Amino acid sequence: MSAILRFAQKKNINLGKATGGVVFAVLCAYGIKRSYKILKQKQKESAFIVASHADSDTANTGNSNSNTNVNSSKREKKNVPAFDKVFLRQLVKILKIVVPSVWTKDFLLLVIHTTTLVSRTFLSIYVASLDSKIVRSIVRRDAKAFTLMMMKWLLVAIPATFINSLIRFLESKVALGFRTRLVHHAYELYFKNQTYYKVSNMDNRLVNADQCLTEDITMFSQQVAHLYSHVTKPILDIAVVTITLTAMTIRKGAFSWKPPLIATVVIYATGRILRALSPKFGKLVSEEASRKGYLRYAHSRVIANAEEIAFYGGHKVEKNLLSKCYNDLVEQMDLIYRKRLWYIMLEQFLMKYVWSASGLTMVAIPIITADGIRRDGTKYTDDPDGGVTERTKAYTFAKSLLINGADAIERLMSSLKEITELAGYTSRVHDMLEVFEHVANGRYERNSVTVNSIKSKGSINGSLDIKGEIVESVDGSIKLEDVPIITPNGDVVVASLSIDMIPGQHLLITGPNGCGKSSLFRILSGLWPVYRGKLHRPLNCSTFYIPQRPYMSVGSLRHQVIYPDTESDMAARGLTDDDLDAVLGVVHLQHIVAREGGWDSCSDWKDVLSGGEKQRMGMARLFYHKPQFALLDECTSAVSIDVEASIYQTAKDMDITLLTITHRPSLWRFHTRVLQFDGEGGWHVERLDASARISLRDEARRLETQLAGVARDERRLREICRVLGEESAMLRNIDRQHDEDCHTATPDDADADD
Ligand SMILES: Nc1ncnc2c1ncn2[C@@H]1O[C@H](COP(=O)(O)OP(=O)(O)OP(=O)(O)O)[C@@H](O)[C@H]1O
Repeated sequence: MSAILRFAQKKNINLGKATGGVVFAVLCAYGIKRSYKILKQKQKESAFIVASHADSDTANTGNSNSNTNVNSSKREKKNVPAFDKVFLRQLVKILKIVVPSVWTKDFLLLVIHTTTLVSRTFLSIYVASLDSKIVRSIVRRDAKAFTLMMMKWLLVAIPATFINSLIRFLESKVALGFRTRLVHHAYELYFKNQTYYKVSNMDNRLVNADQCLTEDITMFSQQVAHLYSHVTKPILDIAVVTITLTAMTIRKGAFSWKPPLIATVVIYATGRILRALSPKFGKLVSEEASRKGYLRYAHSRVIANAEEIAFYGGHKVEKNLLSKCYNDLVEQMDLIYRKRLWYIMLEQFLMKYVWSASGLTMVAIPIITADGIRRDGTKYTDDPDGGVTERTKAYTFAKSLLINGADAIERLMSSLKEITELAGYTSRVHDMLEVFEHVANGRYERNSVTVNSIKSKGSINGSLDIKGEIVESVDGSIKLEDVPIITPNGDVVVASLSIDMIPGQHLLITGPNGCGKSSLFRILSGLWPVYRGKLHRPLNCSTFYIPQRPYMSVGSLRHQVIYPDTESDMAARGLTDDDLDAVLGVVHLQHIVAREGGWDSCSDWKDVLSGGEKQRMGMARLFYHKPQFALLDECTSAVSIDVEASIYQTAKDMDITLLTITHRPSLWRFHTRVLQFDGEGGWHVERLDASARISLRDEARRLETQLAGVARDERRLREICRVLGEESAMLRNIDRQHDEDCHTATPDDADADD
């Protein structure tokens, strides 16, 4: 501060009654307050833009409407992010993650960044004083002084331009550093306890985590780093410039009310006019974001379903849809551009020209009315040029500072708007981290609990708290004791299931679609919680799940077989590529090594391999990992029956206990027990005698064929009777029987039929 005052004192300028400093201080303080008020009113709109922009992208993930509705209604209830205590608390929490201590690289970067910002401010003051001296030398027609000043000017340009560039460089580095820390922290939580699955399946607070993990974190980091320099620098500029001018004014004991009055009136009037005439940009931009999101969704649908659309020849319908989405977006953007045309004109007129005119008036008044007395008592007006040189120099210096200050105010005003946007991103990033933490610790929130369904199956009363237990089993078996199968929505699929899965006893699981077969696997794998009852399982029980549509990872052919192991895991197991060859041999897939160019070849395996090949690759993983229990979810439905049989036999020979969901009778013989769901919440387990079951099934098929033949014969008989005009006693009996059946049907049955 004293350095600044000393710097100011060096300026031997008499502005007479100049009150530039005071004017400037008032201008800054009032301007900021006024603009803050205007912006505060726009906060809701700005934050809404951020929120709705994020929401608009939701469509890309293809999440269900119900999820989106739940979330948007939740947002309505929640406070709209704004520059308030909640925002500051959330910001501090996140800043502790991005700058965990002063002994980090990021903190050092911040220190260097701040030092650079301070240097830039002092350089601006120096450049302003140099500017005024250049003008003075021109007015005095002093060529020597002018040349010297120009040399100084060019010399100062080197550090000034470097510092400007350095500020941008450091801002980007700080943003990147923040983003990296935040991303690592978020990934840590996201991959803890299968949060990546549970956050979208068990919980619906986050509409789409990918948007938060990518876009929101990036925007938050950039905004924080940007605001740090864009708020720090103008504040420093305003402080230094104000102190410089005020020091001069106070030293001269001069003060006038006129300039602050002009400033007050001008800024107040600007605020009122802009507020009255501003279009509702928040709403307009939010609609634009939503249309943008829908266009992206329409594109991603075409990419995801390209093959199906191509087979159907649906390009005309899809093209029309895309064109419609695009045209809707263009229409909205066009509307915004048109509204902006007039608003920006008005804004520029007021803030550039009216404010400049007022600033120039404020600078000019004291100079024009100055009595021109120097510190040593001499008067400028006694100079040979009548004091013109000194007045020009004073004017130039004050004007330069005023321009710097005005720039700073403008930047601060735009920063205040950006702070409201930052509040939106801060809230989203904070919510994301909080939800990740909750979900990783088994705390889920989901709004759409279907109470009817719970009642209809009648065994769960009250809320869906997780009250079940997972206990260690000592005999290596997996056992369910009164465990219900409840979906994340709260639908009770099976009210209570009790079953033992003993090593060596291969269990076949059957039942109609949606009866809870795969859900049982979800509970066994820990994806869905045990809401009630007990799940016994060995501590280090190894289970391996193979789905119907196997997941192909990014990487080489080797990675496909060993997934989710890495190559170092494979080495640690003592396995080589020859062992992998043997594994592929079991699933009759060795040929693809040569076909695809060796174990190291990389491809988009999802597209390169056929449906059956992908399923066989899925089974190859089973023989690589050799788990205790294999959870097989219709994972060989596209594999030929002979290859499938040899795969199952090999798995049994390797002492892998099979828990198989299948509709294929050819697999019955590989299992010893069957768990049969009836689709109404009921189930039973029994010993599986494959040959007896196959003969029962054959009999059922035979009877079906016979009964179909009877119906056909009856139809034919009716036709013949009609042609002959005769009646048949047999048909009369059938019709009578049918009438009696209809009569004896209870009203309840009729309702049920309806
Ligand atoms: N993530 C989820 N959120 C809400 N409900 C779900 C979820 N996953 C499954 N369900 C519901 O749980 C019920 C049982 O589904 P499950 O996948 O276990 O059926 P399934 O018996 O394996 O059927 P299919 O033979 O068709 O594969 C279904 O009604 C389904 O809609």
